[in-house]
Amino acid sequence: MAAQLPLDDIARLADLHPKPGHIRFQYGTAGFRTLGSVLDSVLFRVGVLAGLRSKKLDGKTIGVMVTASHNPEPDNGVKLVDPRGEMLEASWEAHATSLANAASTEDFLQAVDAVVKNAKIDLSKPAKVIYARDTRPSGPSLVASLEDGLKAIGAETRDAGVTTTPILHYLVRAINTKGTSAEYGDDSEDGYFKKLSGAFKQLVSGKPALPPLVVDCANGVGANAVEKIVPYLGDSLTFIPHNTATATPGALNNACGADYVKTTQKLPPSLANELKSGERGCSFDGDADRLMYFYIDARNQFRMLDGDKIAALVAGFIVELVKNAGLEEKIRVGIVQTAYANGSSTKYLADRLPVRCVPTGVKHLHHAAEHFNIGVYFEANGHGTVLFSPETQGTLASYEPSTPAQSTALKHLRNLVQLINQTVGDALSDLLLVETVLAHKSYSGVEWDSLYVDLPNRLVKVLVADVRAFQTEDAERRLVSPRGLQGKIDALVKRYEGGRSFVRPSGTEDVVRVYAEAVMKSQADELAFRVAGLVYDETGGDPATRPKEFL
Ligand SMILES: CC(=O)N[C@H]1[C@@H](OP(=O)(O)O)O[C@H](CO)[C@@H](O)[C@@H]1O
Ligand SMILES: [Mg+2]
Repeated sequence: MAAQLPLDDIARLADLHPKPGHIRFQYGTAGFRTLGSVLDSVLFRVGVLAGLRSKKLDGKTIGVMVTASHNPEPDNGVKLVDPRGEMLEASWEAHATSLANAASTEDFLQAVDAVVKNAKIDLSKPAKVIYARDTRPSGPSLVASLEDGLKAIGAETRDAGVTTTPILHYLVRAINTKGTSAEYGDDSEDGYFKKLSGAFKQLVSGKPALPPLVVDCANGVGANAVEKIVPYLGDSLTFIPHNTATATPGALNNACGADYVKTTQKLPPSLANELKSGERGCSFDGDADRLMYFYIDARNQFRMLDGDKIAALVAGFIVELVKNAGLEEKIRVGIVQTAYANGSSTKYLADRLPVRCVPTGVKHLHHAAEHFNIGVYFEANGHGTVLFSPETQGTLASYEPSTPAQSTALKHLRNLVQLINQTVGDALSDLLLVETVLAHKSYSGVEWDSLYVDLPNRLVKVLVADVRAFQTEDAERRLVSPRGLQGKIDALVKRYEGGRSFVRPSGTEDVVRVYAEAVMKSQADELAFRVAGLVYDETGGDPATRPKEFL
């Protein structure tokens, strides 16, 4: 007889985690994310779902990360990690949403049954799940709810404790590749730190040490990872960690971290006296999967080096190594960006390499990058990584160089494969990657920054009655609905030198986002506020509450 769902166990435990009445949950770009205080039922149900996902995949280990990344401290969230360490397959997002929204325990049991039937899950298969959380105060109780869900579905579990999102992704891949030819590394934090630091030390060996690096840890879990990797790095790199107060109430992501830097285009106030002219620093976000760099220029001005600048730096270095190794005929390097990439970065990169633009959200970038032999992807906000296709990894492993120069370049490429966390964007791994390139090129922030000059830009949020009325095409660069609006935006954009603007519904907030750039800052701001005003007025915004800055 086919195995059955343990309905009694599920029902008994589900009763302990009732869904709050009026809330509708949505598994979006970043999983479930909202106030931590309303997520109890969601965590329980995600536990059950993670068990089902593992059964569906023959007992491969699934990851569950409890985090709300760069959001304010009272928020929390949860997302699933598939066996190769990548985001949950898109078709299962609907299953997650349906389980989360079942009103009663009975409805929930029915929803579970529907997933089992729909996804043709063999319940006799084992379920294995590894989970972790960031440092948020709501984490422990939400993990307890998750554990109840995992118990209800009878999953075998492993608690990875408090760690970064990218370390959890690493662990998932390491567990699922253990003992195979594709073994990703030892399935422990120690294995992760050894893998990254070992590759880094080889990459920078013989290069003059760079000045110490200021790291803003956003008062989040990245502080732990930075502290732990220090002994592994030895004297190959020195950190000056800041914003490491993971236990101070209200400190997480507060006036610090990668999102603060990107959205305000400012230095976190806590670093005001830490960086002198010419010095560089960087910021992680709250779960350490985003990275922003910056430096203070000769006129004492703050200069930001965002995800686009990281992509340009890293791609240039990799292309050079591929060429020096004599592999340019075999290995094609490509770039993936979103519409938010600065126009100057797109131009700079497209003059040198194939560039693809995809909709916002890491899963889109990741999948597109898989189509290149080496795919470099970064969102402007600093989330990204580099993917080496399995064939390319094979080529690098078996290639026989014919000169000492080729041999050196090949060795560097092999070490990059180890250094880079290919499962997902990883602030720590990306930091070591950037530092590697800076060391090889003897660049400070100034030379790196001068690869191209960013176009001034502005991002504005617009509150509209119905976000769903906004639909886009061409990788979100053009609106198809509301009808007629795109034509009006086009007419506005034409009036600005170097003007570009697009409007899209956010996937993580109930707002519409307007992006604009132009050759002058004042013009970029003006264009953004004109387009925002247009969006507001054309979609029936109340004149009484129209934001003053909209033009
Ligand atoms: C303009 C912007 O930064 N958008 C962010 C934000 O998405 P929205 O769909 O724009 O809300 O959150 C996503 C998840 O973290 C991230 O992938 C994306 O880049
Ligand atoms: Mg994050």
